[in-house]
Amino acid sequence: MTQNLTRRAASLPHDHVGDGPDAPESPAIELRSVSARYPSGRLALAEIDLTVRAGELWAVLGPNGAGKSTLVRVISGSLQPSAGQVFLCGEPMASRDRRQIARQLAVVPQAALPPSGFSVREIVLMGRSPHQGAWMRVSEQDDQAVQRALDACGLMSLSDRPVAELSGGEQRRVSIARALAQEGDVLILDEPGAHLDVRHSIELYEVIRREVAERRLACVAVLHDLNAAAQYADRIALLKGGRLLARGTIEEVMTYQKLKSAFEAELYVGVNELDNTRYFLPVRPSR
Ligand SMILES: Nc1ncnc2c1ncn2[C@@H]1O[C@H](COP(=O)(O)OP(=O)(O)OP(=O)(O)O)[C@@H](O)[C@H]1O
Repeated sequence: MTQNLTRRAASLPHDHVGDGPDAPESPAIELRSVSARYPSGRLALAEIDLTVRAGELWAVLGPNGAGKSTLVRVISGSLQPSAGQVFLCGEPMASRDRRQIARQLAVVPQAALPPSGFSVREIVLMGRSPHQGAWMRVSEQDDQAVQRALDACGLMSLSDRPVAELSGGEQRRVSIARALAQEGDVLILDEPGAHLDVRHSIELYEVIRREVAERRLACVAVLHDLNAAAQYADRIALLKGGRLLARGTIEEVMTYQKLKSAFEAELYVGVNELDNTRYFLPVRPSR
Protein backbone atom coordinates (compact mmCIF):
# COMPACT_ATOMS: atom_id res chain seq x y z
CA MET A 1 0.00 0.00 0.00
CA THR A 2 1.91 3.06 1.16
CA GLN A 3 5.13 1.34 0.14
CA ASN A 4 3.86 1.91 -3.40
CA LEU A 5 4.44 5.57 -2.75
CA THR A 6 8.15 5.29 -2.20
CA ARG A 7 10.18 6.97 -4.85
CA ARG A 8 10.78 4.98 -8.01
CA ALA A 9 14.03 5.81 -9.70
CA ALA A 10 13.07 5.20 -13.31
CA SER A 11 10.06 7.44 -13.37
CA LEU A 12 11.23 10.57 -11.70
CA PRO A 13 11.65 13.44 -14.04
CA HIS A 14 12.39 16.04 -11.32
CA ASP A 15 14.55 16.29 -8.23
CA HIS A 16 15.59 12.67 -8.08
CA VAL A 17 17.53 12.08 -4.88
CA GLY A 18 17.87 8.31 -4.88
CA ASP A 19 16.06 5.31 -3.45
CA GLY A 20 16.44 3.68 -0.05
CA PRO A 21 14.59 3.78 3.23
CA ASP A 22 15.09 7.52 3.75
CA ALA A 23 14.11 8.51 0.21
CA PRO A 24 11.19 10.95 0.20
CA GLU A 25 7.85 9.69 -1.03
CA SER A 26 6.65 10.41 -4.52
CA PRO A 27 3.44 12.39 -4.62
CA ALA A 28 0.44 10.05 -4.77
CA ILE A 29 -0.90 12.08 -7.69
CA GLU A 30 0.88 14.64 -9.78
CA LEU A 31 -0.55 16.57 -12.70
CA ARG A 32 1.91 18.51 -14.82
CA SER A 33 0.42 21.11 -17.09
CA VAL A 34 -2.54 18.87 -17.89
CA SER A 35 -5.16 19.86 -20.44
CA ALA A 36 -8.12 17.70 -21.44
CA ARG A 37 -10.48 17.76 -24.40
CA TYR A 38 -13.65 15.78 -25.04
CA PRO A 39 -14.14 14.10 -28.43
CA SER A 40 -16.51 16.97 -29.29
CA GLY A 41 -13.39 19.17 -29.26
CA ARG A 42 -14.41 21.06 -26.11
CA LEU A 43 -11.41 22.02 -23.97
CA ALA A 44 -12.57 21.15 -20.44
CA LEU A 45 -9.26 21.51 -18.55
CA ALA A 46 -6.31 23.78 -19.32
CA GLU A 47 -2.78 23.62 -17.92
CA ILE A 48 -3.55 22.14 -14.51
CA ASP A 49 -0.65 21.62 -12.09
CA LEU A 50 -1.54 19.73 -8.94
CA THR A 51 0.40 17.63 -6.43
CA VAL A 52 -1.44 15.47 -3.90
CA ARG A 53 0.60 13.68 -1.24
CA ALA A 54 -0.14 10.70 1.00
CA GLY A 55 -2.09 11.81 4.05
CA GLU A 56 -3.67 14.82 2.31
CA LEU A 57 -7.32 15.48 1.62
CA TRP A 58 -7.89 17.89 -1.26
CA ALA A 59 -11.28 19.40 -1.97
CA VAL A 60 -11.93 20.43 -5.57
CA LEU A 61 -14.36 23.32 -5.70
CA GLY A 62 -15.85 25.39 -8.48
CA PRO A 63 -19.08 26.32 -10.21
CA ASN A 64 -21.09 24.01 -12.49
CA GLY A 65 -19.15 23.22 -15.65
CA ALA A 66 -15.80 24.30 -14.11
CA GLY A 67 -14.15 20.98 -15.00
CA LYS A 68 -14.26 19.19 -11.62
CA SER A 69 -15.64 15.87 -12.91
CA THR A 70 -13.30 16.10 -15.88
CA LEU A 71 -10.41 16.42 -13.43
CA VAL A 72 -11.67 13.27 -11.67
CA ARG A 73 -11.76 11.43 -15.02
CA VAL A 74 -8.21 12.49 -15.84
CA ILE A 75 -6.84 11.56 -12.39
CA SER A 76 -8.59 8.19 -12.48
CA GLY A 77 -7.26 7.40 -15.95
CA SER A 78 -10.64 7.23 -17.69
CA LEU A 79 -9.89 10.32 -19.81
CA GLN A 80 -6.46 10.79 -21.39
CA PRO A 81 -5.03 14.30 -21.16
CA SER A 82 -4.72 16.08 -24.50
CA ALA A 83 -1.51 17.67 -23.17
CA GLY A 84 0.65 17.28 -20.06
CA GLN A 85 1.17 14.24 -17.88
CA VAL A 86 -0.46 12.51 -14.92
CA PHE A 87 1.68 10.52 -12.47
CA LEU A 88 0.22 7.96 -10.05
CA CYS A 89 2.51 7.10 -7.13
CA GLY A 90 5.50 8.34 -9.11
CA GLU A 91 4.81 6.49 -12.38
CA PRO A 92 3.18 7.86 -15.52
CA MET A 93 -0.49 6.93 -15.56
CA ALA A 94 -0.22 6.26 -19.29
CA SER A 95 2.18 3.35 -18.62
CA ARG A 96 -0.32 1.48 -16.39
CA ASP A 97 -3.08 -0.93 -17.32
CA ARG A 98 -6.51 -0.67 -15.69
CA ARG A 99 -5.89 -3.46 -13.17
CA GLN A 100 -2.63 -1.89 -11.98
CA ILE A 101 -4.40 1.44 -11.59
CA ALA A 102 -7.28 -0.19 -9.69
CA ARG A 103 -4.88 -1.67 -7.11
CA GLN A 104 -3.69 1.82 -6.25
CA LEU A 105 -6.62 4.08 -6.95
CA ALA A 106 -10.32 3.81 -6.12
CA VAL A 107 -12.86 6.17 -7.60
CA VAL A 108 -16.49 6.88 -6.80
CA PRO A 109 -17.85 8.87 -9.74
CA GLN A 110 -20.61 11.45 -9.50
CA ALA A 111 -24.02 9.82 -8.91
CA ALA A 112 -22.46 6.34 -8.99
CA LEU A 113 -24.94 3.80 -7.71
CA PRO A 114 -23.98 0.13 -7.34
CA PRO A 115 -25.27 -2.45 -9.86
CA SER A 116 -28.52 -4.14 -8.80
CA GLY A 117 -28.98 -7.91 -8.37
CA PHE A 118 -26.41 -8.23 -5.58
CA SER A 119 -26.33 -7.96 -1.82
CA VAL A 120 -24.52 -5.10 -0.10
CA ARG A 121 -21.70 -7.43 0.97
CA GLU A 122 -21.30 -8.78 -2.60
CA ILE A 123 -21.01 -5.27 -4.00
CA VAL A 124 -18.40 -4.28 -1.42
CA LEU A 125 -16.48 -7.49 -2.16
CA MET A 126 -16.31 -6.38 -5.82
CA GLY A 127 -13.89 -3.72 -4.58
CA ARG A 128 -11.41 -6.55 -3.93
CA SER A 129 -11.36 -7.80 -7.53
CA PRO A 130 -8.11 -5.97 -8.49
CA HIS A 131 -6.38 -7.97 -5.73
CA GLN A 132 -7.90 -11.36 -6.57
CA GLY A 133 -6.56 -14.03 -8.89
CA ALA A 134 -8.28 -15.53 -11.93
CA TRP A 135 -10.55 -17.72 -9.75
CA MET A 136 -11.63 -14.76 -7.64
CA ARG A 137 -11.05 -16.78 -4.45
CA VAL A 138 -11.90 -14.73 -1.37
CA SER A 139 -8.90 -14.52 0.97
CA GLU A 140 -8.90 -13.70 4.65
CA GLN A 141 -7.49 -10.29 3.74
CA ASP A 142 -10.42 -9.72 1.34
CA ASP A 143 -12.87 -10.64 4.11
CA GLN A 144 -11.18 -8.29 6.56
CA ALA A 145 -11.16 -5.42 4.07
CA VAL A 146 -14.87 -5.92 3.33
CA GLN A 147 -15.77 -6.06 7.05
CA ARG A 148 -13.75 -2.95 7.71
CA ALA A 149 -15.36 -1.02 4.84
CA LEU A 150 -18.89 -2.13 5.81
CA ASP A 151 -18.24 -1.08 9.38
CA ALA A 152 -16.68 2.26 8.41
CA CYS A 153 -19.71 3.15 6.28
CA GLY A 154 -22.27 2.02 8.86
CA LEU A 155 -23.51 -0.82 6.65
CA MET A 156 -23.10 -3.87 8.91
CA SER A 157 -26.82 -4.16 9.60
CA LEU A 158 -27.61 -3.87 5.87
CA SER A 159 -24.89 -6.21 4.61
CA ASP A 160 -27.20 -9.05 3.51
CA ARG A 161 -29.90 -6.83 1.99
CA PRO A 162 -30.30 -6.66 -1.81
CA VAL A 163 -28.72 -3.37 -2.82
CA ALA A 164 -31.65 -2.50 -5.11
CA GLU A 165 -33.90 -2.30 -2.03
CA LEU A 166 -31.83 0.42 -0.36
CA SER A 167 -32.45 4.16 -0.46
CA GLY A 168 -30.37 6.43 -2.70
CA GLY A 169 -28.24 7.57 0.26
CA GLU A 170 -27.69 4.01 1.47
CA GLN A 171 -26.67 2.92 -2.05
CA ARG A 172 -24.23 5.82 -2.18
CA ARG A 173 -22.63 4.57 1.05
CA VAL A 174 -22.33 1.10 -0.52
CA SER A 175 -20.42 2.60 -3.49
CA ILE A 176 -18.08 4.35 -1.08
CA ALA A 177 -17.61 1.17 0.99
CA ARG A 178 -16.66 -0.71 -2.18
CA ALA A 179 -14.03 1.96 -2.93
CA LEU A 180 -12.66 1.70 0.63
CA ALA A 181 -12.49 -2.11 0.37
CA GLN A 182 -10.23 -1.64 -2.66
CA GLU A 183 -7.57 -0.38 -0.21
CA GLY A 184 -5.61 1.67 -2.73
CA ASP A 185 -3.27 4.52 -1.89
CA VAL A 186 -5.54 7.05 -3.58
CA LEU A 187 -9.26 7.68 -3.18
CA ILE A 188 -11.14 9.92 -5.62
CA LEU A 189 -14.66 10.97 -4.75
CA ASP A 190 -17.00 13.02 -6.93
CA GLU A 191 -19.56 14.68 -4.66
CA PRO A 192 -19.46 12.04 -1.91
CA GLY A 193 -22.09 13.85 0.18
CA ALA A 194 -24.74 13.81 -2.57
CA HIS A 195 -27.96 12.07 -1.42
CA LEU A 196 -26.76 11.85 2.18
CA ASP A 197 -28.67 13.32 5.11
CA VAL A 198 -26.81 15.54 7.57
CA ARG A 199 -25.86 12.73 9.98
CA HIS A 200 -24.64 10.42 7.25
CA SER A 201 -22.72 13.14 5.46
CA ILE A 202 -20.92 14.06 8.71
CA GLU A 203 -20.19 10.36 9.34
CA LEU A 204 -18.92 9.93 5.81
CA TYR A 205 -16.55 12.91 6.01
CA GLU A 206 -15.33 11.60 9.39
CA VAL A 207 -14.64 8.18 7.79
CA ILE A 208 -12.72 9.81 4.95
CA ARG A 209 -10.68 11.93 7.37
CA ARG A 210 -9.88 8.84 9.45
CA GLU A 211 -8.81 6.85 6.36
CA VAL A 212 -6.60 9.74 5.24
CA ALA A 213 -4.96 9.96 8.68
CA GLU A 214 -4.68 6.27 9.61
CA ARG A 215 -3.88 4.75 6.20
CA ARG A 216 -2.06 7.83 4.85
CA LEU A 217 -4.52 7.81 2.00
CA ALA A 218 -4.30 10.55 -0.60
CA CYS A 219 -7.83 11.76 -1.24
CA VAL A 220 -9.31 14.13 -3.80
CA ALA A 221 -12.98 14.96 -3.28
CA VAL A 222 -15.13 17.12 -5.52
CA LEU A 223 -17.41 19.06 -3.21
CA HIS A 224 -20.22 21.55 -3.67
CA ASP A 225 -20.53 22.01 0.08
CA LEU A 226 -18.12 24.82 0.93
CA ASN A 227 -18.66 24.33 4.66
CA ALA A 228 -17.73 20.64 4.46
CA ALA A 229 -14.63 21.58 2.45
CA ALA A 230 -13.57 24.09 5.12
CA GLN A 231 -14.22 21.59 7.92
CA TYR A 232 -12.50 18.55 6.44
CA ALA A 233 -10.04 19.40 3.66
CA ASP A 234 -6.32 20.07 4.09
CA ARG A 235 -6.03 21.82 0.74
CA ILE A 236 -8.33 23.35 -1.82
CA ALA A 237 -8.19 23.43 -5.61
CA LEU A 238 -10.55 26.08 -7.00
CA LEU A 239 -11.50 25.63 -10.64
CA LYS A 240 -13.26 27.92 -13.06
CA GLY A 241 -13.67 27.53 -16.81
CA GLY A 242 -11.29 24.56 -16.83
CA ARG A 243 -8.49 26.54 -15.19
CA LEU A 244 -7.08 26.40 -11.70
CA LEU A 245 -8.06 29.76 -10.25
CA ALA A 246 -6.28 29.05 -6.95
CA ARG A 247 -4.86 26.19 -4.91
CA GLY A 248 -3.55 26.05 -1.36
CA THR A 249 -4.79 26.07 2.21
CA ILE A 250 -8.33 27.01 3.20
CA GLU A 251 -7.11 30.39 4.42
CA GLU A 252 -5.33 31.05 1.12
CA VAL A 253 -8.12 29.94 -1.20
CA MET A 254 -11.48 30.22 0.53
CA THR A 255 -11.50 34.00 0.72
CA TYR A 256 -14.40 36.33 -0.08
CA GLN A 257 -12.70 37.61 -3.24
CA LYS A 258 -11.59 34.27 -4.67
CA LEU A 259 -14.94 32.59 -4.00
CA LYS A 260 -16.79 35.55 -5.50
CA SER A 261 -14.60 35.43 -8.55
CA ALA A 262 -15.13 31.65 -8.96
CA PHE A 263 -18.84 31.41 -8.25
CA GLU A 264 -19.92 34.92 -9.30
CA ALA A 265 -21.99 35.06 -6.13
CA GLU A 266 -21.84 37.01 -2.87
CA LEU A 267 -20.83 34.86 0.08
CA TYR A 268 -20.40 35.91 3.68
CA VAL A 269 -17.19 34.36 5.00
CA GLY A 270 -17.27 33.87 8.76
CA VAL A 271 -14.92 32.34 11.29
CA ASN A 272 -16.28 29.99 13.96
CA GLU A 273 -14.64 31.14 17.18
CA LEU A 274 -14.99 27.69 18.73
CA ASP A 275 -12.62 25.93 16.36
CA ASN A 276 -11.40 28.71 14.06
CA THR A 277 -12.93 27.07 10.97
CA ARG A 278 -14.43 29.18 8.22
CA TYR A 279 -18.09 29.08 7.29
CA PHE A 280 -19.95 30.48 4.34
CA LEU A 281 -23.41 31.90 3.92
CA PRO A 282 -24.97 32.91 0.61
CA VAL A 283 -25.99 36.56 0.59
CA ARG A 284 -29.19 37.56 -1.22
CA PRO A 285 -28.57 39.98 -4.07
CA SER A 286 -29.90 43.43 -3.18
CA ARG A 287 -33.33 43.99 -4.72
N1 LIG B 1 -18.79 13.96 -22.27
C1 LIG B 1 -18.63 15.25 -22.55
N2 LIG B 1 -18.51 15.68 -23.84
C2 LIG B 1 -18.32 16.99 -24.13
N3 LIG B 1 -18.23 17.96 -23.19
C3 LIG B 1 -18.34 17.58 -21.91
C4 LIG B 1 -18.53 16.23 -21.51
N4 LIG B 1 -18.60 16.18 -20.16
C5 LIG B 1 -18.45 17.44 -19.74
N5 LIG B 1 -18.29 18.28 -20.78
C6 LIG B 1 -18.09 19.73 -20.72
O1 LIG B 1 -16.87 19.98 -20.04
C7 LIG B 1 -16.99 21.09 -19.15
C8 LIG B 1 -16.64 20.64 -17.75
O2 LIG B 1 -17.60 19.68 -17.32
P1 LIG B 1 -17.50 18.93 -15.94
O3 LIG B 1 -18.55 17.88 -15.90
O4 LIG B 1 -16.10 18.52 -15.72
O5 LIG B 1 -17.86 20.13 -14.93
P2 LIG B 1 -18.11 20.10 -13.35
O6 LIG B 1 -17.27 21.16 -12.75
O7 LIG B 1 -17.95 18.73 -12.83
O8 LIG B 1 -19.65 20.55 -13.29
P3 LIG B 1 -20.82 20.20 -12.25
O9 LIG B 1 -20.55 20.97 -10.99
O10 LIG B 1 -22.03 20.74 -12.95
O11 LIG B 1 -20.88 18.72 -12.04
C9 LIG B 1 -18.43 21.59 -19.30
O12 LIG B 1 -18.40 22.68 -20.18
C10 LIG B 1 -19.17 20.43 -19.90
O13 LIG B 1 -20.22 20.88 -20.73
